[in-house]
This record gives sequence, structure tokens and C-alpha cells, in this order.
Amino acid sequence: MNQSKEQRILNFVLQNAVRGDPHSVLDTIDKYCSQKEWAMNVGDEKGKILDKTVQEANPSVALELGTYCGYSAVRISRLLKAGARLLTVEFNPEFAAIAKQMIEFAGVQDKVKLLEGPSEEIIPQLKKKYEVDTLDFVFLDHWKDRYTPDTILLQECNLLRKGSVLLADNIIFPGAPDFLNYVRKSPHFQCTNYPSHLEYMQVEDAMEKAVFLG
Ligand SMILES: CCNc1ncnc2c1ncn2[C@@H]1O[C@H](/C=C/CNC(=O)c2cc(-c3ccc(F)cc3)cc(O)c2O)[C@@H](O)[C@H]1O
Ligand SMILES: [Mg+2]
Repeated sequence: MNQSKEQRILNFVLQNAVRGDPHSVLDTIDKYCSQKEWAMNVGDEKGKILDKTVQEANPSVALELGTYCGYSAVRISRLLKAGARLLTVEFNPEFAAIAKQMIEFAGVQDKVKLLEGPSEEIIPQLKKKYEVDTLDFVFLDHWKDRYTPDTILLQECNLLRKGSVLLADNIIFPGAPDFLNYVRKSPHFQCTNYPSHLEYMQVEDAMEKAVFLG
């Protein structure tokens, strides 16, 4: 059975990156996906915006929706302070298995908990099953039409507090127009747009930061 693209990305990392070095894992994925096979990792240009937003929020508890191969899980967790943790949600078992190996190779497994399942099922479990009080930071990078329902669900589950930071990828391409509408029109969010480019391409894209005002 021939390998998936995601398996080829993981193998390239296992053979070319430095075990326990998150930066080398990120660089190696970016090298493979810019030179060999495009893949929907957030990439280095938007990754720098993600880095700054995470550092500013300095979260104790962070959530990621859409782990994929684990690129942004490694990117986020490498910046977390001692004792802080990232919960990352992925419902495709093949991608979850790849991401688990990617996270372990990067050496950030102690900071990352990969939750396998659909976000709409996992989010309502975060308080009781995963001992979350509120979320300091949320990275949205899963199906674009799920950004809005999951943002509403996070509020309904009382998982956001005054100052919780949401950061959404792909605001322009593929686009998340209903999410943009929702957060920009809502009195409960203060929004900031970060123009950038689609990972590994010269195509316009952007990220949107939405800070919950309570
Ligand atoms: C059902 C909603 N709940 C979910 N719960 C848990 N995991 C979920 C969920 N949705 C999707 N996922 C997972 O998140 C990932 C999906 C991400 C969707 N991302 C995109 O479609 C995307 C697509 C592009 C893109 C850009 C240009 C193109 F020409 C083609 C594609 C670029 C990006 O940066 C993207 O993020 C997968 O691993 C999927 O299994
Ligand atoms: Mg994306």
C-alpha cells in the first residue's frame, strides 16, 4: 500500500531533523513542503505571527483545533512556559498517529495532549474530563466552516474568560467569511487582522486575532 503524503512528511522529519529539537522539526517540514510536496501546515511566515501571538498571551492552557501533522502543535508548545500545556484536537486517526510521532520526535510530548475526536464532541468534555477551567489561547485551523460553531460552543461551555485570545488561520484563503463576520460584529470580541501569505505560496492569506471581552 503506497504511503500517504503525511507519512512521507513524517519520514522526511525522522530522517533529516534533530530529535528533541522543535526548531529543526519545523524547518524540516517547511523544507519538504516548500520543495517537494505542498501541505496545509501554517508554515513559517504565518508561523511567526502565531509565535508572537502565543508569546503575548503566554498561555497556561492552550487549545488547537485541527492538529493535522502536528506542525503548529510543535510550534506553539515550544514557546510554552514550564507547567503550561497545549490540548490539540484531531479527528482523523491517520493524521493523529502522524502528529503523535511528530510531537514525540520534537520532544514536546510533555507539554502537548493530543485529543483524538471531533471538536464538537471534545470541547464539551474539556472542563470535566480534561480538567480545564478556562482557555488562555485557542488556535483555529480545522475545517473553515467549523470556526464559527466551535467559537460559539466554546462560549456556551464557559471556556473563555476576559482576555482569552483566539487566533484563526486562513481568513482569506481558503477563507472563513462567516467567522470573520461573526467575531467582527460581536460586541464580545476585539479583532485584529494580520495580512500574510498562504503557506509555501505567493498567494494572499491572513490570520485574525479575536480577544474575548467577557
Ligand atoms: C468537524 C470539525 N471538527 C474537527 N475536529 C477535529 N479535527 C478536525 C475537525 N475538522 C477538521 N479536522 C482536522 O483538521 C485538519 C483540517 C484542516 C483544514 N484546513 C484546510 O482546509 C486548509 C486548507 C488550505 C488550502 C489552501 C489552498 C489550497 F489550494 C488548498 C488548501 C490551507 C490551510 O492552511 C488550511 O488549514 C485535518 O487534520 C482534519 O482531520
Ligand atoms: Mg491553515
